[in-house]
Order: sequence, then C-alpha cells, then structure tokens
Amino acid sequence: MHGEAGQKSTPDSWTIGGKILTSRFFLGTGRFPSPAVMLQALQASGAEVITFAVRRVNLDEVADDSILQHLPEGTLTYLPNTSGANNADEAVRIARLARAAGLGDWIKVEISADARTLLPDPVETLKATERLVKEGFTVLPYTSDDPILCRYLAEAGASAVMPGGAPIGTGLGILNPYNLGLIAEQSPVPVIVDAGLGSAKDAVQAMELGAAAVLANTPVAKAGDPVAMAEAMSLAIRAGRLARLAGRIPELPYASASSMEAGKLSSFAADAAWMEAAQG
Ligand SMILES: CC(=O)[C@@H](O)[C@H](O)COP(=O)(O)O
Repeated sequence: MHGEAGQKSTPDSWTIGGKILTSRFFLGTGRFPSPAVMLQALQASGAEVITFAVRRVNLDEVADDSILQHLPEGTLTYLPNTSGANNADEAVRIARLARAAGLGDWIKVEISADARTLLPDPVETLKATERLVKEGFTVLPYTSDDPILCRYLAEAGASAVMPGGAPIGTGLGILNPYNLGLIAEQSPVPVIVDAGLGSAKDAVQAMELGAAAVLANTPVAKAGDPVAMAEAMSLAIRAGRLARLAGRIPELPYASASSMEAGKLSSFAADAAWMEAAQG
C-alpha cells in the first residue's frame, strides 16, 4: 500500500484521504488537567490523529496556541472540529478558517442540534459534508448512529463516518450496538466510533463490532489517571480489532460442554458436530 510521500504501510495499516495510519485511536485534546498530562496521554495512546475545537484555537498565532504549541512537530495529523457550529453555514465557515490558519484540510464536521444532548444535526451535517467535500476538504462527519444517514454521508464523499456511541462526555458506552454493527457492515468508508465511551470495554466493543477506529476524549482526559487510561484504551482498541479478525464463537442458547465424555466422539469430530449444531 502506498500513501503520501514517505509513508510506509504495515500489515494492519489503513488509510484515510490517502494518508496511511497505523494507530486506530484518535484522541481529543480537551478537558485534560494540564498540557503536560495531555502530552503524556498522547504518547501513551500512540494516537497519530488528534482533534481539537477550532473555536478554542488561537487562529492568529497557531504556533503559540495554548494546546497546539505543546504537540510534537510533524508527527501528528490534525483533525480540527467544528464544535460549537449550529448549522452547515457555521461549520463551513469554521472549516475555512482552520484551513486558512494552516491547520490542514482534514475537518471533523460537528454540528449540534440540541444543547442538552449535543446530538448531531443530521440534515445540517449532510449539507456541510457535501459543501466541504466540494471545497476539497477531507471530511469526517460526527453523526448519529443511523445506518441510512451514514450511507448518505459516504455517498456525499465523506472520507470516514464517525457515529456516536452515546452523547459526548456521558461515558455511557455504546447505546445501540445493533446500529453500529450495521453501519460497520455496510460502510464503504472507515467507521470511527466517536463520543460517549466510558472506558476500555467500550473501545473493545466498538472494534469487535467492526469499527476501523475509535475517537475518545473525555474518558481519557477525565479519568483518575489519564495517562494510564490512554494506554488502556489503546490496548483495548488493539484487542478488539484482533478479536474481530480472529472471529468470535457463535452465541448459543444452551450449554455446550467444552470437554466430551471419553469413548464418545473424538474431539475433532465433536468440534465438527458442535459447529454444525451452532450454525443450525
Ligand atoms: C473532542 C471531540 O471531538 C468530542 O467532541 C468527541 O466527540 C469526543 O467525545 P467524548 O469526549 O465523549 O470522548
């Protein structure tokens, strides 16, 4: 696989907008106790992509920005987000400001329709995605966990879709695993589960459901030990991915003894019979 100049692929690398990524963990930079802790958590996470709200960046002096100045130069991909936008016009304006300030052409469209839940506005998100794709941005929309909407976003040219597990900052985990599974199964672009995760088990679940990656901020930044949690989430993402690739056993309604009585079937024959029964 070949990406942008100088990029190397690995057996499990993946691509967004022509960029080869090896980590499947996107990290948000808000709400950490200090820039130093954020930086240590970033290192522990292994994340290659970080997101931050454009409205919180000092766009006049990006190099002196209170968060960005602490980040290692040249190694990270910036995914500025349009958090705070209430409609497509505002999101497009924020994306253009970010690009003009030198923050790159990746943009996470984040348009809230409701201050209490911060759930994304599906109609405005689709409109903003269509417009920003036409303007040459690499667009990653934060979206509700609706398989049909995710399909429309991909058709509009989104480079990935980012369905929420639960409302931002709630830590409720994955509220609708069925929908997320459908989205992952049908999506022609990578699915990045974004928002609402609480701990490592939610990251495992997202990856086992078939997500390509996970984006988390609050569960790391507000954990008792953000650096340890960043590492835990990173391991969980890798474990979930490995389990997905390994192929889990089918769920059965009744017990199936894991050791057979002597003298009955050989263990291979027993396993074959078990698989046949499991598959109906
Ligand atoms: C930072 C960012 O992009 C958030 O808006 C995002 O959706 C993460 O949500 P959590 O804070 O719940 O992880």
